[in-house]
Amino acid sequence: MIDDKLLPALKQVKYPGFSRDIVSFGLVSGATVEGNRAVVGLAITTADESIPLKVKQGVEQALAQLPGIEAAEVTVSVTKPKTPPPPAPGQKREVSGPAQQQLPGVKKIIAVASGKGGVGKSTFAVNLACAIDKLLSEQGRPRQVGLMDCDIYGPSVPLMMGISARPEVRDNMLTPLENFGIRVMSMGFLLDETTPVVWRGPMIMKTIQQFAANVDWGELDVLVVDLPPGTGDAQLSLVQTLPLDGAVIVTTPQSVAVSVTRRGAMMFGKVNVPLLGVAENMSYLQNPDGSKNFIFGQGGGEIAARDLETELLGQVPLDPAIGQGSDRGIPIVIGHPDSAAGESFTAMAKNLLHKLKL
Ligand SMILES: Nc1ncnc2c1ncn2[C@@H]1O[C@H](COP(=O)(O)OP(=O)(O)OP(=O)(O)O)[C@@H](O)[C@H]1O
Repeated sequence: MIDDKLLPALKQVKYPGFSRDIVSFGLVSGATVEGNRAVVGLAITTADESIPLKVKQGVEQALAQLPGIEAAEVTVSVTKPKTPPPPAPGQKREVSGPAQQQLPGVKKIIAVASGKGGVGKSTFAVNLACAIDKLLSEQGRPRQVGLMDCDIYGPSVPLMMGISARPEVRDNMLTPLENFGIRVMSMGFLLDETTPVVWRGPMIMKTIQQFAANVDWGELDVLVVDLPPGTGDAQLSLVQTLPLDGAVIVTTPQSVAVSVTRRGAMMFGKVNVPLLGVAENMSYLQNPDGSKNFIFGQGGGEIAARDLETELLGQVPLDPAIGQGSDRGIPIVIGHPDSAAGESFTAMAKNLLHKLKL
């Protein structure tokens, strides 16, 4: 229980390195007033020993400002994350926020993000998963690719993958549904069309975290995660709780997209998740004579990649077949693999597999 008198002060205390406060992160286990004394309990799961002290000092300072409170007793219980994920060779992976989910059996996890909605993030995630699956099966490997749609605002993956069933629950775990050899789980399988999605940030975070932790993926080489669009606190918390191996940011050619792309990259920088590259979508229209018509301008992806000191992974043309395929539930990599868009997705998938040493 948190006493109303203490709540505003506690909400001013930010988790070190984050713009989120400790109350919305769920770290305050209790806060009461006894006479002129505040008694606060904090429960923090972290491997970083400096965090509990910083949070405690932040709480003491905030409470000292409160009229009528002359003393504060702040106790912190610290739990270490159960099994910290192994850092990839050469990478630093110190995560100093709430505990990460563990996804046993999953070798590599790639997040697909975008600074804003509607740039084709889900289209990219779906086609990336299909292209990776195709490349791995060409190598004679078993089909072990998963796709997790965390886009709670507009989960479009079920439609794009042609899946409309409800997942089974076995031993309290959701069983992914499968099409084109890809194991898929989406918030869209669980929400029905009438569910209002006007949830608040912390609620979204909790829901997605629970969702992410309760899927029985089995053995996977790669899990592609379609994040909710944007770079706000909900996205940041989610990025922090998944043991990600890398992230791709999808953008469009307009130069205005560069600043939002930068915000996306900063989000991954904060949690030490390596940026694998920028994918530019809707880059151009191919004319019948093979020439390119850059109707949305040119260079956004390249500028963003340079700015972020990462690679422009590829440029996907505007292709009506992408929209039609999405509506019919057949990704372009499956329906028209030889189209310029299909080939672009496949080339990016190959590059990413190489970067992840798979
Ligand atoms: N290269 C393309 N050519 C033509 N249509 C495209 C292309 N990329 C995406 N689209 C279409 O644009 C729309 C938005 O794409 P998508 O849902 O993948 O974007 P998003 O960034 O995931 O959006 P949201 O933020 O709403 O989830 C879809 O109808 C999709 O079919």
